[in-house]
Amino acid sequence: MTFDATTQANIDQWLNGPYDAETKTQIQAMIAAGEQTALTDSFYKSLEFGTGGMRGEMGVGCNRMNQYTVGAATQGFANYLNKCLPGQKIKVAIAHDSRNNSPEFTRIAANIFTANGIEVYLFPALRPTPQLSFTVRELGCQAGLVITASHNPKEYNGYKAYWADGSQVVAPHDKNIVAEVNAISTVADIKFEGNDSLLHLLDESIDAAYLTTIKDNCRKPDVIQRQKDLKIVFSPIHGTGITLVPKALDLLGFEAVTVVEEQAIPNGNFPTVVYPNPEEKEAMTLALNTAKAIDADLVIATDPDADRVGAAVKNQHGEWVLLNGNQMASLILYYLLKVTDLKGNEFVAKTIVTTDLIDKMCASKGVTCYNTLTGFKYIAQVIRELEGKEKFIGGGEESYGYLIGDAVRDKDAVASCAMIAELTAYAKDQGKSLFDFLAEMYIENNFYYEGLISLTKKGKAGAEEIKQMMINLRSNVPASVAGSKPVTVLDYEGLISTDLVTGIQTPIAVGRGIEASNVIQLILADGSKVSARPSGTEPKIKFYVSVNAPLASAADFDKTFAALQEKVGVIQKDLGLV
Ligand SMILES: O=P([O-])(O)O[C@H]1O[C@H](COP(=O)(O)O)[C@@H](O)[C@H](O)[C@H]1O
Ligand SMILES: [Mg+2]
Repeated sequence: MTFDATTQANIDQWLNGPYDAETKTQIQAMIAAGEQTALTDSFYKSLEFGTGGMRGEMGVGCNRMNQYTVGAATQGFANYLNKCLPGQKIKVAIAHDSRNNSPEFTRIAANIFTANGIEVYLFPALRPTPQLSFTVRELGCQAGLVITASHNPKEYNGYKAYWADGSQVVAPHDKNIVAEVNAISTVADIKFEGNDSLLHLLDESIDAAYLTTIKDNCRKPDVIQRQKDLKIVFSPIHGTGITLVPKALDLLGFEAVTVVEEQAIPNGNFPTVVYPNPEEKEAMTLALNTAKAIDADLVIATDPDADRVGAAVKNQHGEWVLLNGNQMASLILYYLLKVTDLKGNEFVAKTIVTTDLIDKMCASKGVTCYNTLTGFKYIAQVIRELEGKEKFIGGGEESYGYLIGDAVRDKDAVASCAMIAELTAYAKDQGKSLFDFLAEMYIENNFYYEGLISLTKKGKAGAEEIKQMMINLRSNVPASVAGSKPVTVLDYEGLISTDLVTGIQTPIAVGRGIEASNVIQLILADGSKVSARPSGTEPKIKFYVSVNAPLASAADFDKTFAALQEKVGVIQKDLGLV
């Protein structure tokens, strides 16, 4: 086997450096078995910070999640905090999800922080990611950490890093932390021996404080009181949602909540699903079966770190249908815009690949809608920049993440479950279902339909292929897509918007959650939109297509939906994606 120089140097370093015997034995076994691709993918680079922190498969190597990469990340994070805040008492809050090795990685990180003189506030057991964001703010910590790979497959783990405002780190802190991590040249520089006198275990009072913020989000307690029998099926999909979602629903007054028993116990092997991701239809199957058995009103399911939530309701034919992230983000904001007493300084935030239906609804209410890069950290950045000037109502993104109010600065599936239950109760109180509510929203604003295609391209070879696909897209803008001419290209890498009709180029403004990023958007003459970007959390390239058309009445729902689905299919075909 031969490797490129970097891969070989990294393998040699791990075989000869001060790493433990088990790690070395595993590397030697891979060499003996001739695992060229696995070795390359494990050693060709170091794990990087992406859209949602650092994420990778667990295993040996500098490009895998293990005690050394978690250790280096934490030592770098600690070095940066100590440099930024010299002489200050620094506090960091840490939580973890239900994944295999999450408690072990958490303990390693806690030890390294305390070894570097930093006070650690640790959740003694698994907790939702949004609760960590809340805790950082509540305890006045300077930083936070969650050991989780969110909804990724079970082989993965990850490292979500937070700053003092409760948001995942953005520039300049993200780059500065990475620089500190890269400056660690040997594992001997990592202080693994903790100082327990700086370790504080969090207790249930922090659960109560967090749940209070969810109660504060509630707009219509009287409606919930009347609809307390709303039948809700909830699944935590073996993750952290079990710790607080049932409590949040109970606190709001919902009395008919059924937890999907087979998925209630946290388990890092996620034994009842292929992927623990509520975006996947398969992951929702057990919850849907439970709902059918008891004739429920609503199904909700959270991902392992409980920042995403999937939902299902019955359509006008009584069939269970899954609502996607664009639909749910729109529904939550439709409701919030309807029931909030608007004073004129409110705003909403969403990502550039999330449905423009939200922009339209905000415009009709005179509410500003900010569009940010993908990553809830950018939505949090807008909230931070506008703190004290404008009031954040809520935000959301197509990948099943939503936030209500600003007590938390990351997407919050616990608060979202409560809000989705509330708006379903609100609809029911008017003799409607959540699906009727969806149709009403489309009748008022147009029926927006979005389709996402994600192509998985793993390892070093896959990363190169994705890079090339983005280059090709930039150099080959099609003359026509689904019979409609592209009129504008937005290239966020060069931060340039090009009017294809006049040829005029204008810069895309930086700030408010926008910076240079490898994303291209194509706007078609008929208002359709295509976006392409490499995922920052998984080895994937993502293509988002958005189309819309008027919806005359609820009776036309199926016809309009079919036409829009067909159109998305044609666009995807014209772009060579299907
Ligand atoms: O994975 P999570 O739920 O932590 O979420 C993170 O990653 C998602 C997918 O990002 P990408 O398209 O780059 O893979 C983003 O939409 C989300 O804003 C971010 O917080
Ligand atoms: Mg998640």
